Amino acid sequence: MQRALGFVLGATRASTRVKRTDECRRRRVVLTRFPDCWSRALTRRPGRSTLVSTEFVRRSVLVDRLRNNRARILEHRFACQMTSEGGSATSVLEAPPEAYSCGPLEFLRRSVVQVLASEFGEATLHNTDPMVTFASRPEFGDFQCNVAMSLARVVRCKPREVAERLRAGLEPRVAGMCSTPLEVAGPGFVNFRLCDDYVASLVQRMMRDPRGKLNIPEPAVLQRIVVDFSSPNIAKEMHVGHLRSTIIGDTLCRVLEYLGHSVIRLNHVGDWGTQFGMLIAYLREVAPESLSGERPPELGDLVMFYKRAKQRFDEDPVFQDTARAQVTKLQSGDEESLRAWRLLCDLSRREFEKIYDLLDVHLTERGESFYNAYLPEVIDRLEKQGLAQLDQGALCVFLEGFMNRDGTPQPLIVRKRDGGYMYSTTDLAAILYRVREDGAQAHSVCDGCGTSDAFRAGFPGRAASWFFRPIQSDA
Ligand SMILES: NC(=[NH2+])NCCC[C@H](N)C(=O)O
Repeated sequence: MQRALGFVLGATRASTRVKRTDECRRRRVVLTRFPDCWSRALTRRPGRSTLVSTEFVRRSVLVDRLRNNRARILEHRFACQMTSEGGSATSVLEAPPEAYSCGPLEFLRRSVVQVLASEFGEATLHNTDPMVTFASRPEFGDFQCNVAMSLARVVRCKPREVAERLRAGLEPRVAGMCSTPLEVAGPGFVNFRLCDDYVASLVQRMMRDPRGKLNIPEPAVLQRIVVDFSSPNIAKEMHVGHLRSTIIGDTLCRVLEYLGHSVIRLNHVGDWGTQFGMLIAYLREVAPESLSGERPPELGDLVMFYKRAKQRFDEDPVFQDTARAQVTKLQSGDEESLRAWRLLCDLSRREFEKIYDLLDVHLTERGESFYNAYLPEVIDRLEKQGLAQLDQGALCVFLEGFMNRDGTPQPLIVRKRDGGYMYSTTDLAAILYRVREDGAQAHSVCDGCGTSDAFRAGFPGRAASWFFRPIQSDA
Protein backbone atom coordinates (compact mmCIF):
# COMPACT_ATOMS: atom_id res chain seq x y z
CA MET A 1 0.00 0.00 0.00
CA GLN A 2 2.71 2.38 1.03
CA ARG A 3 4.49 1.77 -2.18
CA ALA A 4 1.39 2.52 -4.13
CA LEU A 5 0.77 5.62 -2.09
CA GLY A 6 4.35 6.72 -2.61
CA PHE A 7 3.88 6.16 -6.26
CA VAL A 8 0.74 8.24 -6.52
CA LEU A 9 2.20 11.07 -4.51
CA GLY A 10 5.54 10.66 -6.19
CA ALA A 11 4.09 11.05 -9.63
CA THR A 12 1.98 13.88 -8.39
CA ARG A 13 4.73 15.95 -6.87
CA ALA A 14 7.21 15.36 -9.61
CA SER A 15 4.79 16.45 -12.24
CA THR A 16 3.75 19.53 -10.33
CA ARG A 17 7.33 20.67 -10.52
CA VAL A 18 7.30 20.75 -14.29
CA LYS A 19 3.89 22.32 -14.38
CA ARG A 20 5.14 25.87 -14.57
CA THR A 21 7.39 25.21 -17.51
CA ASP A 22 6.66 24.59 -21.16
CA GLU A 23 7.62 21.01 -20.62
CA CYS A 24 4.27 20.52 -19.01
CA ARG A 25 2.42 21.27 -22.19
CA ARG A 26 4.80 19.12 -24.10
CA ARG A 27 4.31 16.24 -21.74
CA ARG A 28 0.59 16.90 -21.53
CA VAL A 29 0.58 15.87 -17.94
CA VAL A 30 -1.43 17.90 -15.51
CA LEU A 31 -1.36 16.64 -12.02
CA THR A 32 -2.07 18.02 -8.67
CA ARG A 33 -0.22 18.68 -5.48
CA PHE A 34 -0.88 16.92 -2.23
CA PRO A 35 -3.10 19.23 -0.17
CA ASP A 36 -0.95 18.70 2.91
CA CYS A 37 1.40 21.51 1.93
CA TRP A 38 -1.16 24.25 1.92
CA SER A 39 -2.98 23.01 4.96
CA ARG A 40 0.37 23.25 6.71
CA ALA A 41 0.89 26.70 5.25
CA LEU A 42 -2.43 27.68 6.77
CA THR A 43 -1.41 26.53 10.20
CA ARG A 44 1.54 28.83 10.04
CA ARG A 45 -0.35 32.08 9.63
CA PRO A 46 1.71 34.20 11.98
CA GLY A 47 0.10 36.35 14.61
CA ARG A 48 -3.45 35.63 13.54
CA SER A 49 -6.17 33.78 15.31
CA THR A 50 -6.11 30.11 14.54
CA LEU A 51 -9.85 29.65 15.02
CA VAL A 52 -11.70 28.44 11.98
CA SER A 53 -15.20 29.74 11.43
CA THR A 54 -17.49 28.70 8.60
CA GLU A 55 -16.97 32.14 7.14
CA PHE A 56 -13.22 31.70 7.26
CA VAL A 57 -13.43 28.45 5.36
CA ARG A 58 -15.92 29.85 2.88
CA ARG A 59 -13.84 32.89 2.08
CA SER A 60 -10.45 31.25 2.20
CA VAL A 61 -8.63 29.89 -0.77
CA LEU A 62 -9.12 26.51 0.79
CA VAL A 63 -12.43 25.58 -0.77
CA ASP A 64 -11.39 26.72 -4.20
CA ARG A 65 -8.13 24.88 -3.94
CA LEU A 66 -9.82 21.69 -2.84
CA ARG A 67 -12.26 21.92 -5.70
CA ASN A 68 -9.46 22.71 -8.10
CA ASN A 69 -7.40 19.88 -6.78
CA ARG A 70 -10.20 17.42 -7.27
CA ALA A 71 -11.04 18.91 -10.64
CA ARG A 72 -7.43 18.61 -11.66
CA ILE A 73 -7.44 14.95 -10.93
CA LEU A 74 -10.19 14.63 -13.51
CA GLU A 75 -8.29 16.91 -15.81
CA HIS A 76 -5.31 14.69 -15.29
CA ARG A 77 -7.27 11.65 -16.41
CA PHE A 78 -8.25 13.57 -19.47
CA ALA A 79 -4.69 14.64 -20.09
CA CYS A 80 -3.56 11.04 -19.77
CA GLN A 81 -6.11 10.06 -22.34
CA MET A 82 -4.74 12.66 -24.72
CA THR A 83 -1.26 11.34 -24.20
CA SER A 84 -2.28 7.80 -24.80
CA GLU A 85 -4.21 8.71 -27.91
CA GLY A 86 -1.45 10.96 -29.18
CA GLY A 87 0.91 8.07 -28.53
CA SER A 88 3.85 9.60 -30.35
CA ALA A 89 6.49 8.42 -27.91
CA THR A 90 8.79 5.79 -29.26
CA SER A 91 11.74 5.33 -27.02
CA VAL A 92 15.25 4.37 -27.92
CA LEU A 93 15.89 2.92 -24.50
CA GLU A 94 13.25 1.24 -22.37
CA ALA A 95 13.37 2.06 -18.66
CA PRO A 96 13.93 -0.98 -16.44
CA PRO A 97 10.67 -2.86 -15.69
CA GLU A 98 11.03 -2.13 -11.99
CA ALA A 99 10.92 1.59 -12.72
CA TYR A 100 7.35 1.01 -13.88
CA SER A 101 6.24 -1.41 -11.22
CA CYS A 102 7.39 0.56 -8.21
CA GLY A 103 7.39 4.09 -9.57
CA PRO A 104 10.26 6.55 -9.97
CA LEU A 105 10.89 7.51 -6.36
CA GLU A 106 11.03 4.01 -4.96
CA PHE A 107 13.05 2.81 -7.92
CA LEU A 108 15.63 5.56 -7.41
CA ARG A 109 15.84 4.77 -3.70
CA ARG A 110 16.49 1.13 -4.37
CA SER A 111 19.05 1.92 -7.05
CA VAL A 112 20.95 4.30 -4.77
CA VAL A 113 21.09 1.63 -2.04
CA GLN A 114 22.41 -0.93 -4.52
CA VAL A 115 25.08 1.36 -5.89
CA LEU A 116 26.21 2.45 -2.44
CA ALA A 117 26.46 -1.18 -1.36
CA SER A 118 28.60 -2.13 -4.31
CA GLU A 119 30.78 1.01 -4.10
CA PHE A 120 31.28 1.24 -0.35
CA GLY A 121 30.32 -2.19 0.96
CA GLU A 122 27.16 -3.31 2.78
CA ALA A 123 28.82 -2.95 6.16
CA THR A 124 29.47 0.77 5.75
CA LEU A 125 25.89 1.44 4.88
CA HIS A 126 24.22 0.04 7.95
CA ASN A 127 20.63 1.07 7.17
CA THR A 128 21.69 4.32 5.50
CA ASP A 129 18.73 6.28 4.24
CA PRO A 130 19.31 6.77 0.48
CA MET A 131 17.96 10.33 0.89
CA VAL A 132 16.19 10.55 -2.44
CA THR A 133 13.62 13.34 -2.43
CA PHE A 134 11.65 15.46 -4.83
CA ALA A 135 13.87 18.12 -6.34
CA SER A 136 13.79 21.21 -4.19
CA ARG A 137 13.59 23.50 -7.26
CA PRO A 138 12.38 22.85 -10.81
CA GLU A 139 15.79 23.69 -12.26
CA PHE A 140 17.28 20.76 -10.33
CA GLY A 141 15.11 18.29 -12.25
CA ASP A 142 12.51 15.94 -10.77
CA PHE A 143 14.34 14.16 -7.96
CA GLN A 144 17.56 14.61 -6.08
CA CYS A 145 19.76 12.43 -3.91
CA ASN A 146 21.41 14.10 -0.92
CA VAL A 147 23.15 11.13 0.60
CA ALA A 148 26.72 12.00 -0.49
CA MET A 149 27.10 14.76 2.09
CA SER A 150 26.26 12.62 5.09
CA LEU A 151 27.97 9.50 3.83
CA ALA A 152 31.21 11.36 3.10
CA ARG A 153 32.09 11.49 6.80
CA VAL A 154 31.50 7.78 7.24
CA VAL A 155 33.53 6.68 4.22
CA ARG A 156 36.12 9.43 4.66
CA CYS A 157 35.86 10.79 1.12
CA LYS A 158 34.97 14.21 -0.24
CA PRO A 159 31.19 14.53 -0.75
CA ARG A 160 31.70 15.38 -4.43
CA GLU A 161 33.71 12.21 -4.85
CA VAL A 162 30.98 10.10 -3.25
CA ALA A 163 28.47 11.81 -5.53
CA GLU A 164 30.60 11.13 -8.61
CA ARG A 165 30.89 7.43 -7.79
CA LEU A 166 27.17 7.33 -7.15
CA ARG A 167 26.49 9.01 -10.48
CA ALA A 168 28.71 6.61 -12.39
CA GLY A 169 27.07 3.58 -10.73
CA LEU A 170 23.57 4.91 -11.22
CA GLU A 171 23.75 5.91 -14.86
CA PRO A 172 23.50 2.41 -16.37
CA ARG A 173 20.72 1.50 -13.92
CA VAL A 174 18.49 4.47 -14.62
CA ALA A 175 19.13 4.65 -18.37
CA GLY A 176 15.86 5.03 -20.22
CA MET A 177 14.19 6.41 -17.11
CA CYS A 178 16.33 9.50 -16.44
CA SER A 179 18.22 11.58 -18.93
CA THR A 180 21.92 10.90 -18.72
CA PRO A 181 24.55 11.98 -17.90
CA LEU A 182 23.14 12.61 -14.46
CA GLU A 183 24.09 15.90 -12.89
CA VAL A 184 26.24 16.31 -9.81
CA ALA A 185 25.62 19.75 -8.36
CA GLY A 186 26.78 21.93 -5.49
CA PRO A 187 28.53 20.11 -2.64
CA GLY A 188 27.40 16.69 -3.86
CA PHE A 189 23.74 16.53 -4.89
CA VAL A 190 22.87 14.08 -7.63
CA ASN A 191 19.99 15.40 -9.73
CA PHE A 192 17.62 13.27 -11.78
CA ARG A 193 15.47 14.34 -14.72
CA LEU A 194 12.83 11.90 -15.89
CA CYS A 195 12.82 11.18 -19.62
CA ASP A 196 9.70 12.25 -21.45
CA ASP A 197 9.27 8.82 -22.94
CA TYR A 198 9.34 7.22 -19.52
CA VAL A 199 6.75 9.66 -18.14
CA ALA A 200 4.58 9.24 -21.20
CA SER A 201 4.81 5.51 -20.96
CA LEU A 202 4.01 5.55 -17.23
CA VAL A 203 0.96 7.65 -17.93
CA GLN A 204 -0.13 5.39 -20.76
CA ARG A 205 0.12 2.39 -18.50
CA MET A 206 -2.00 4.23 -15.98
CA MET A 207 -4.64 4.96 -18.57
CA ARG A 208 -4.68 1.51 -20.07
CA ASP A 209 -5.14 -0.22 -16.74
CA PRO A 210 -8.22 -2.36 -17.39
CA ARG A 211 -9.25 -1.96 -13.75
CA GLY A 212 -9.30 1.82 -14.17
CA LYS A 213 -6.95 2.07 -11.20
CA LEU A 214 -4.07 3.97 -12.76
CA ASN A 215 -1.92 0.87 -12.78
CA ILE A 216 -1.47 1.04 -9.03
CA PRO A 217 -0.89 -2.51 -7.84
CA GLU A 218 -3.76 -4.03 -5.93
CA PRO A 219 -2.88 -4.19 -2.21
CA ALA A 220 -1.84 -7.69 -1.20
CA VAL A 221 -4.53 -7.71 1.49
CA LEU A 222 -7.59 -5.56 1.54
CA GLN A 223 -8.22 -4.38 5.06
CA ARG A 224 -10.84 -2.75 7.17
CA ILE A 225 -9.18 0.47 8.27
CA VAL A 226 -10.31 3.00 10.83
CA VAL A 227 -9.19 6.55 10.15
CA ASP A 228 -9.80 8.86 13.09
CA PHE A 229 -9.64 12.46 11.99
CA SER A 230 -10.95 16.00 12.39
CA SER A 231 -12.23 15.51 15.98
CA PRO A 232 -13.14 19.06 17.00
CA ASN A 233 -14.53 19.82 20.42
CA ILE A 234 -18.15 20.55 21.20
CA ALA A 235 -18.91 24.09 22.35
CA LYS A 236 -15.70 25.35 20.84
CA GLU A 237 -14.87 26.53 17.35
CA MET A 238 -12.60 24.42 15.21
CA HIS A 239 -9.06 25.63 14.96
CA VAL A 240 -6.63 25.13 12.12
CA GLY A 241 -5.24 22.00 13.74
CA HIS A 242 -8.67 20.40 13.30
CA LEU A 243 -8.84 21.66 9.75
CA ARG A 244 -5.43 20.20 9.00
CA SER A 245 -6.45 16.87 10.45
CA THR A 246 -9.71 17.02 8.47
CA ILE A 247 -7.94 17.50 5.17
CA ILE A 248 -5.14 15.03 5.74
CA GLY A 249 -7.56 12.44 7.13
CA ASP A 250 -9.96 12.85 4.23
CA THR A 251 -7.10 12.62 1.73
CA LEU A 252 -5.83 9.46 3.37
CA CYS A 253 -9.33 7.95 3.30
CA ARG A 254 -9.75 8.79 -0.37
CA VAL A 255 -6.48 7.09 -1.22
CA LEU A 256 -7.29 4.01 0.86
CA GLU A 257 -10.79 3.78 -0.55
CA TYR A 258 -9.41 4.13 -4.05
CA LEU A 259 -7.10 1.22 -3.40
CA GLY A 260 -10.10 -0.84 -2.40
CA HIS A 261 -9.82 -0.95 1.38
CA SER A 262 -12.92 -0.68 3.47
CA VAL A 263 -12.49 2.55 5.38
CA ILE A 264 -14.34 3.71 8.48
CA ARG A 265 -14.08 7.49 8.76
CA LEU A 266 -14.50 8.42 12.39
CA ASN A 267 -14.94 11.81 13.96
CA HIS A 268 -13.85 11.44 17.57
CA VAL A 269 -15.44 14.69 18.72
CA GLY A 270 -14.70 15.99 22.21
CA ASP A 271 -18.23 15.76 23.57
CA TRP A 272 -17.71 14.57 27.13
CA GLY A 273 -15.81 15.58 30.21
CA THR A 274 -15.55 18.34 32.77
CA GLN A 275 -16.06 21.22 30.38
CA PHE A 276 -19.73 20.30 30.02
CA GLY A 277 -20.34 20.40 33.75
CA MET A 278 -18.77 23.80 33.80
CA LEU A 279 -20.68 25.10 30.82
CA ILE A 280 -24.07 23.71 31.82
CA ALA A 281 -23.69 25.01 35.39
CA TYR A 282 -22.73 28.44 34.07
CA LEU A 283 -25.51 28.63 31.49
CA ARG A 284 -28.05 27.54 34.04
CA GLU A 285 -27.02 30.57 36.08
CA VAL A 286 -26.66 33.27 33.47
CA ALA A 287 -28.76 32.17 30.50
CA PRO A 288 -31.21 29.43 31.52
CA GLU A 289 -33.37 30.13 28.45
CA SER A 290 -30.52 28.86 26.25
CA LEU A 291 -30.66 25.47 27.91
CA SER A 292 -34.41 25.06 27.79
CA GLY A 293 -34.20 25.38 24.02
CA GLU A 294 -36.32 28.55 23.99
CA ARG A 295 -33.49 30.71 22.77
CA PRO A 296 -30.62 28.47 21.72
CA PRO A 297 -27.30 30.32 21.54
CA GLU A 298 -25.12 30.61 18.46
CA LEU A 299 -21.79 28.78 18.41
CA GLY A 300 -20.00 32.13 18.75
CA ASP A 301 -22.00 32.92 21.93
CA LEU A 302 -21.27 29.48 23.23
CA VAL A 303 -17.56 30.04 22.80
CA MET A 304 -17.88 33.26 24.78
CA PHE A 305 -19.92 31.50 27.50
CA TYR A 306 -17.31 28.79 27.57
CA LYS A 307 -14.50 31.28 28.17
CA ARG A 308 -16.44 33.02 30.94
CA ALA A 309 -17.38 29.71 32.54
CA LYS A 310 -13.74 28.67 32.51
CA GLN A 311 -12.68 31.93 34.12
CA ARG A 312 -15.34 31.56 36.77
CA PHE A 313 -14.26 27.96 37.33
CA ASP A 314 -10.63 28.99 37.82
CA GLU A 315 -11.49 31.77 40.26
CA ASP A 316 -14.41 30.47 42.28
CA PRO A 317 -14.08 27.29 44.39
CA VAL A 318 -17.83 27.15 45.06
CA PHE A 319 -18.53 27.21 41.35
CA GLN A 320 -15.92 24.48 40.89
CA ASP A 321 -17.91 22.21 43.19
CA THR A 322 -21.16 23.00 41.38
CA ALA A 323 -19.51 22.26 38.03
CA ARG A 324 -18.04 18.98 39.25
CA ALA A 325 -21.37 17.90 40.69
CA GLN A 326 -22.91 18.76 37.32
CA VAL A 327 -20.44 16.49 35.46
CA THR A 328 -21.25 13.62 37.78
CA LYS A 329 -24.96 14.22 37.20
CA LEU A 330 -24.44 14.24 33.45
CA GLN A 331 -22.26 11.18 33.41
CA SER A 332 -24.65 9.25 35.62
CA GLY A 333 -27.43 9.87 33.12
CA ASP A 334 -29.51 12.66 34.70
CA GLU A 335 -32.18 13.40 32.10
CA GLU A 336 -32.22 17.17 32.43
CA SER A 337 -28.44 17.42 32.18
CA LEU A 338 -28.44 15.10 29.20
CA ARG A 339 -31.00 17.28 27.48
CA ALA A 340 -28.83 20.37 27.96
CA TRP A 341 -25.79 18.47 26.78
CA ARG A 342 -27.57 17.23 23.64
CA LEU A 343 -28.61 20.76 22.85
CA LEU A 344 -25.03 21.98 23.03
CA CYS A 345 -23.81 19.09 20.91
CA ASP A 346 -26.47 19.69 18.25
CA LEU A 347 -25.56 23.30 18.03
CA SER A 348 -21.88 22.60 17.48
CA ARG A 349 -22.60 19.73 15.12
CA ARG A 350 -24.64 22.01 12.86
CA GLU A 351 -21.72 24.44 12.65
CA PHE A 352 -19.18 21.73 11.97
CA GLU A 353 -21.42 20.25 9.29
CA LYS A 354 -21.37 23.53 7.39
CA ILE A 355 -17.59 23.33 7.22
CA TYR A 356 -17.58 19.66 6.23
CA ASP A 357 -20.14 20.40 3.51
CA LEU A 358 -18.01 23.19 2.11
CA LEU A 359 -15.02 20.89 2.00
CA ASP A 360 -17.04 17.91 0.79
CA VAL A 361 -15.73 15.77 3.62
CA HIS A 362 -17.87 12.99 5.04
CA LEU A 363 -17.35 11.48 8.46
CA THR A 364 -19.23 9.40 10.96
CA GLU A 365 -19.47 11.10 14.30
CA ARG A 366 -18.61 8.86 17.17
CA GLY A 367 -17.50 11.11 19.98
CA GLU A 368 -15.87 10.48 23.32
CA SER A 369 -19.25 10.06 25.04
CA PHE A 370 -19.94 7.00 22.93
CA TYR A 371 -17.21 5.07 24.71
CA ASN A 372 -18.43 5.90 28.20
CA ALA A 373 -20.03 2.52 28.64
CA TYR A 374 -16.79 0.75 27.81
CA LEU A 375 -14.52 2.54 30.27
CA PRO A 376 -14.99 0.10 33.19
CA GLU A 377 -14.14 -2.78 30.87
CA VAL A 378 -10.88 -1.11 29.86
CA ILE A 379 -9.88 -0.75 33.50
CA ASP A 380 -10.91 -4.30 34.20
CA ARG A 381 -8.78 -5.65 31.36
CA LEU A 382 -5.75 -3.59 32.33
CA GLU A 383 -6.03 -4.77 35.91
CA LYS A 384 -6.58 -8.41 35.02
CA GLN A 385 -3.53 -8.38 32.83
CA GLY A 386 -1.47 -6.82 35.59
CA LEU A 387 -0.75 -3.74 33.51
CA ALA A 388 -2.20 -1.12 35.83
CA GLN A 389 -1.11 -0.26 39.32
CA LEU A 390 -2.29 2.10 42.03
CA ASP A 391 -0.11 5.12 42.57
CA GLN A 392 -1.23 7.62 45.22
CA GLY A 393 -4.81 6.47 44.75
CA ALA A 394 -4.77 6.85 40.97
CA LEU A 395 -4.72 3.82 38.70
CA CYS A 396 -1.75 4.10 36.36
CA VAL A 397 -0.08 2.27 33.55
CA PHE A 398 3.67 2.60 33.23
CA LEU A 399 4.90 2.24 29.71
CA GLU A 400 8.39 1.30 28.76
CA GLY A 401 10.19 4.35 27.41
CA PHE A 402 7.50 6.79 28.51
CA MET A 403 9.52 9.01 30.86
CA ASN A 404 9.38 12.33 32.64
CA ARG A 405 12.04 14.89 31.78
CA ASP A 406 14.07 13.83 34.81
CA GLY A 407 14.17 10.24 33.58
CA THR A 408 11.64 8.83 36.05
CA PRO A 409 8.84 6.69 34.60
CA GLN A 410 5.83 8.77 33.63
CA PRO A 411 2.54 7.32 34.77
CA LEU A 412 -0.31 7.23 32.33
CA ILE A 413 -3.34 7.77 34.54
CA VAL A 414 -6.35 5.73 33.46
CA ARG A 415 -8.52 6.38 36.52
CA LYS A 416 -8.16 9.36 38.81
CA ARG A 417 -8.20 9.20 42.58
CA ASP A 418 -11.84 10.39 42.62
CA GLY A 419 -12.83 7.52 40.30
CA GLY A 420 -13.08 9.74 37.20
CA TYR A 421 -11.67 8.51 33.92
CA MET A 422 -9.20 10.24 31.66
CA TYR A 423 -9.01 11.16 28.03
CA SER A 424 -6.50 8.31 27.66
CA THR A 425 -9.03 5.84 29.03
CA THR A 426 -11.49 6.92 26.37
CA ASP A 427 -8.85 6.48 23.70
CA LEU A 428 -8.19 2.97 24.94
CA ALA A 429 -11.90 2.18 24.91
CA ALA A 430 -12.02 3.53 21.37
CA ILE A 431 -9.32 1.08 20.32
CA LEU A 432 -11.09 -1.76 22.06
CA TYR A 433 -14.34 -0.94 20.28
CA ARG A 434 -12.76 -0.36 16.90
CA VAL A 435 -10.96 -3.67 16.95
CA ARG A 436 -13.69 -5.76 18.49
CA GLU A 437 -16.89 -4.25 17.13
CA ASP A 438 -15.73 -2.58 13.93
CA GLY A 439 -13.33 -5.40 13.11
CA ALA A 440 -10.58 -2.88 12.29
CA GLN A 441 -7.35 -4.42 11.05
CA ALA A 442 -5.48 -1.17 10.75
CA HIS A 443 -5.91 2.12 12.49
CA SER A 444 -4.72 5.61 11.75
CA VAL A 445 -5.17 8.68 13.90
CA CYS A 446 -4.61 11.92 12.02
CA ASP A 447 -3.30 14.08 14.75
CA GLY A 448 -3.64 17.68 13.76
CA CYS A 449 -4.53 19.00 17.13
CA GLY A 450 -3.26 16.93 19.99
CA THR A 451 -4.14 13.41 20.85
CA SER A 452 -3.89 12.09 24.35
CA ASP A 453 -0.69 11.02 26.07
CA ALA A 454 -1.80 7.49 25.41
CA PHE A 455 -1.53 8.01 21.68
CA ARG A 456 1.67 9.95 21.94
CA ALA A 457 3.23 7.11 23.87
CA GLY A 458 2.34 4.72 21.08
CA PHE A 459 -0.35 3.24 23.24
CA PRO A 460 -2.78 2.16 20.51
CA GLY A 461 -0.47 -0.44 19.07
CA ARG A 462 0.47 -1.77 22.47
CA ALA A 463 -3.07 -1.66 23.78
CA ALA A 464 -4.37 -3.53 20.85
CA SER A 465 -1.72 -6.17 21.22
CA TRP A 466 -2.62 -6.54 24.88
CA PHE A 467 -6.29 -6.64 24.17
CA PHE A 468 -6.23 -8.54 20.93
CA ARG A 469 -4.09 -9.52 18.03
CA PRO A 470 -1.44 -7.21 16.56
CA ILE A 471 -2.72 -4.05 14.96
CA GLN A 472 -0.97 -1.44 12.87
CA SER A 473 -1.26 2.05 14.19
CA ASP A 474 0.27 5.41 13.50
CA ALA A 475 -0.64 8.32 15.70
N1 LIG B 1 -8.74 9.89 19.01
C1 LIG B 1 -8.29 11.07 19.33
N2 LIG B 1 -7.77 11.23 20.50
N3 LIG B 1 -8.37 12.03 18.44
C2 LIG B 1 -7.94 13.41 18.65
C3 LIG B 1 -8.91 14.22 19.45
C4 LIG B 1 -8.54 15.67 19.50
C5 LIG B 1 -9.25 16.48 20.54
N4 LIG B 1 -10.67 16.51 20.36
C6 LIG B 1 -8.68 17.92 20.51
O1 LIG B 1 -9.24 18.78 19.91
O2 LIG B 1 -7.64 18.17 21.08
